[in-house]
Amino acid sequence: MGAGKSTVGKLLAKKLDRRFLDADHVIEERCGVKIPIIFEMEGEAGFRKREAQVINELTNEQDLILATGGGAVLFPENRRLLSERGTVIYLHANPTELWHRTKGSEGRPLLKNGDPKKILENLYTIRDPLYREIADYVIETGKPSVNQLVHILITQLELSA
Ligand SMILES: Nc1ncnc2c1ncn2[C@@H]1O[C@H](COP(=O)(O)OP(=O)(O)OP(=O)(O)O)[C@@H](O)[C@H]1O
Ligand SMILES: O=C(O)C1=C[C@@H](O)[C@@H](O)[C@H](O)C1
Ligand SMILES: [Mg+2]
Repeated sequence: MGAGKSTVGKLLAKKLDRRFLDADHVIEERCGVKIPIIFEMEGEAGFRKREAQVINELTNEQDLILATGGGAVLFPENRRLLSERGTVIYLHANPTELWHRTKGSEGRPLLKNGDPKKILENLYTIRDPLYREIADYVIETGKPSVNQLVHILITQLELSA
């Protein structure tokens, strides 16, 4: 959460002239409300069901750059679909960086119930191995700017094309 999937994904798609979708935004559009409201009304479980449906649909699309929500890797079926149907890029950041990047943001309900830094550390411990399990590329995002990351990604993707 907060590693830069939405920001870097959108810019990467622009540079590569590809279609870009953000799973969180697709869910919000379909529901007509923002993610915190979905969490309030349906809980995390309800949100995850919607997320799994969107991942299933969008991983069928060709030539799409998809930014997932931060927790999409939690479901084994999501991991299977992302891994089998796509090229998976894990934008890695350590919990302190994630904390800086998510500080003050309103749209992340999981950070509301306690100390955000501790929550991010716990999420990181659970999720880092799951991202690594399916990643075709692990990209370190601590130092590079968003624009530099786009350049790094294009170079990596070209090298392995
Ligand atoms: N490499 C970077 N260096 C500095 N700031 C960054 C970097 N990447 C992203 N950011 C900033 O961090 C914040 C979070 O980024 P973003 O919303 O793209 O994360 P995300 O991975 O999509 O999060 P989520 O999992 O919640 O959807 C944004 O303000 C963005 O500008
Ligand atoms: O890391 C997470 O579990 C989440 C990240 C966001 O992208 C949203 O999908 C939602 O706030 C949950
Ligand atoms: Mg995002």
